[in-house]
Amino acid sequence: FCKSVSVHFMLQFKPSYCRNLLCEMECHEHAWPFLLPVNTKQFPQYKKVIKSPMDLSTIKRKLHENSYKCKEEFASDVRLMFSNCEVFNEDDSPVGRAGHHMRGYFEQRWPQLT
Ligand SMILES: Cc1ncccc1N[C@@H]1CCC[C@@H]1S(C)(=O)=O
Repeated sequence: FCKSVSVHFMLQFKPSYCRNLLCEMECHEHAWPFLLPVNTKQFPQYKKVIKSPMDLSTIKRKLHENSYKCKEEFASDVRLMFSNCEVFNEDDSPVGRAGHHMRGYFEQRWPQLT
């Protein structure tokens, strides 16, 4: 029993790690396109093209509301945000390039347990 308890503790969701990483992403030089939900007045096509919008402020709110039951759910929202960016923005555009920078930063700091 005690083995499973310690394993359980190890694999438990660490909101503090996610909060810390989220904070570092928010102050990253290339985070500017992702700080708020995409402005659908400014980008009317966005709602039509992107079925599941996601941004850092939404991830922050969900984290604080305990919406994430495990760290993988947190990671999948971060990756959703970057995938939306790739769908809507050219790789060779300011927002597209920022997305590639930020994705690299996240994946480099996300624990590769698997
Ligand atoms: C992330 C994204 N993806 C597609 C279109 C636009 C954007 N961001 C814009 C560019 C800078 C901030 C605005 S925002 C987030 O205020 O709309």
